[in-house]
Amino acid sequence: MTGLCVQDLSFSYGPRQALDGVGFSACAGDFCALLGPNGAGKTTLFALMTRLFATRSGRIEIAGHDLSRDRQGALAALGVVFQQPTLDLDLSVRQNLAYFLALHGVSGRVAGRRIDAALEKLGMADRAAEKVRALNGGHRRRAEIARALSHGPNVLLLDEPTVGLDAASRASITDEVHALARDRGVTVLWATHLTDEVRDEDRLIVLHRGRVLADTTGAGFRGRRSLSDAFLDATGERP
Ligand SMILES: Nc1ncnc2c1ncn2[C@@H]1O[C@H](COP(=O)(O)OP(=O)(O)OP(=O)(O)O)[C@@H](O)[C@H]1O
Repeated sequence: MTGLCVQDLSFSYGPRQALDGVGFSACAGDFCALLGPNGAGKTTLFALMTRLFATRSGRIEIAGHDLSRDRQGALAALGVVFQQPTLDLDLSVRQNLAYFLALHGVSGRVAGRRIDAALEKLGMADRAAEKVRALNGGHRRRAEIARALSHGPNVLLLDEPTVGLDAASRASITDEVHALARDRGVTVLWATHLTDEVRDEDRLIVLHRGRVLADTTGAGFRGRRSLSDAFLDATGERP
């Protein structure tokens, strides 16, 4: 399978269980929203998928590579945008991407072509030479997404990528990442606690207190209600 498959994943921080038997899968070209309130376990799930933490129970497969058995193959097929920005502010956009690609063993002309293509996809070609420090929050996020795509991953993980952005930047980045899934067949897992980022046609995984409450689509989950009402009803967190 070229997408993502998570099976029966559990994880605890000492006595605190953060994930409890989490399982879902996503195919090539799926835009899959992972919706959960604070503390649902989204970041823990990402830490396991990126091998920041070792999986103690359960299985993760990325583009057909089992993360425990073939870590290199799995991680090579993965692009990640973490919740906290990780660009070097004193390097240019291009230098940030070049440094990242060098870590993936890609340099020279091949790296140059990949950087150009990734920046083009995110509408950032004309900002390549600028220092990241000079960019606004929306453009920094785009640069991070371009960097995460530059090595050609099959699966792209984004952990609350629109936090702190204004409404226009949120909307355009959400649109662009949908286009990456639809037009380029990237499997996207988009973690968020914002119901207005989930579209009716999106795959939707609702995570709450470490468990999958629903695995459906935006439309299937909300029925005739707003997604926000459906989410508050399902999580029981309506005031
Ligand atoms: N380092 C840690 N030590 C102990 N407990 C932790 C640690 N990190 C997370 N937790 C707990 O694990 C649970 C899941 O947290 P996690 O950060 O994965 O959720 P989240 O959905 O990403 O939340 P947020 O949206 O606030 O980032 C929470 O109960 C949290 O308090």
